Amino acid sequence: MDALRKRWSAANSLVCVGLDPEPAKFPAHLRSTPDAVFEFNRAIIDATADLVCCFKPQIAHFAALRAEDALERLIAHIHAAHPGIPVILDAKRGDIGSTAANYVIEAFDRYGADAVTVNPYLGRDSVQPFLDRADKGVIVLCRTSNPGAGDLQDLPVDGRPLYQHVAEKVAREWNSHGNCALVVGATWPTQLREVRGIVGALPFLVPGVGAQGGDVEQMVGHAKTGDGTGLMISSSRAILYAGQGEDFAAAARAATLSLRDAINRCR
Ligand SMILES: O=c1ccn([C@@H]2O[C@H](COP(=O)(O)O)[C@@H](O)[C@H]2O)c(=O)[nH]1
Repeated sequence: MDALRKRWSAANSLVCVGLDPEPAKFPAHLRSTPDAVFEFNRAIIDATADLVCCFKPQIAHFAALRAEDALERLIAHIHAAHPGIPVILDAKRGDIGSTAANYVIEAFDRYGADAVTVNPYLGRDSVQPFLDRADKGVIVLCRTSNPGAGDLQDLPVDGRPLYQHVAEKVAREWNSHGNCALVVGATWPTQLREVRGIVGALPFLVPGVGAQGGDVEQMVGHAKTGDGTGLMISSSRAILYAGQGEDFAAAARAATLSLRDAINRCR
C-alpha cells in the first residue's frame, strides 16, 4: 500500500496496465519467436512503466500457454528494471486454509507478486493466510465488472446486497494490517459510489474500462477518494493490442498516456 501511494504521487497516475497475453493478437514479427510471451510483455512494460501506478498480470493467460516461467521472469524484470512499481497477481484465489497457504507461497514467493486478488466466497479462514502477510496486498472481489456480477453479489442479505457485506467485512474486520483493497468494476458506477461510502479510503482495483466499455468520467467521479486517489484503474486489451505492427509498444504507450490523462482530468 505504501508503494502504491508513492506511485500515485510520483507517476501522477491511477492507471494499472493489465498483462493478458493472447499470442494470436501479437504483432506478426513476434508471433514465431521462441520467447514471444516474455518479449511482448517486456516491451509493453518498458514502454509504459513511467505512466502506471501498478501492473496486473492475469495468471490464466500465462498458465493456458504453459508460460508460467515467462510470468516469473516478467515480474522479476519489473522489480529489477522498474523498482517501486507494485505487481498485482490477478489469480482470484479462494480455498480452504491448507490450500490457501500454498496459494500464498505461489503468489508471493514463487512469482514475487506484491499483491494478489482473492475470492471471499469461502469466508475469512480462506483469506486469512493472505491477510497474515502484512507486507503484501490482498485484493478482495467485491462487485466484479462482468455482466453476471449481480447474479450472486446482489443477493439480499439482511436487507442489503451481498457485495456491501463483503465491503464492510473487509474494511472493518479483515483489514487489521492495512493491507486490503477491493475489486469493484468500472462498469457499475452506482455500486462504486455505494462501496466508497461504506469503506472510506480503502483502495479499489477497478477493471472494466477500455474493452469492457466502462465510462472513465463517471467511474472516477463515483469511486475516487477525497484526495483524488484510491484507485488502480486497470486496462488490458485496449492497451496491449492498441497497435498490431512493429510499433505496438509505442501504440500501447500512447493508449496508456491517453487513459492516464482522461482519468486525471476527472480527479
Ligand atoms: O471484476 C473483474 C475482475 C478482474 N477482471 C480482470 O481484469 C482484466 C480486464 O481486461 P480488459 O481487457 O481490460 O477488459 C482481465 O484480466 C480480467 O480477468 C475483470 O475484468 N473484472
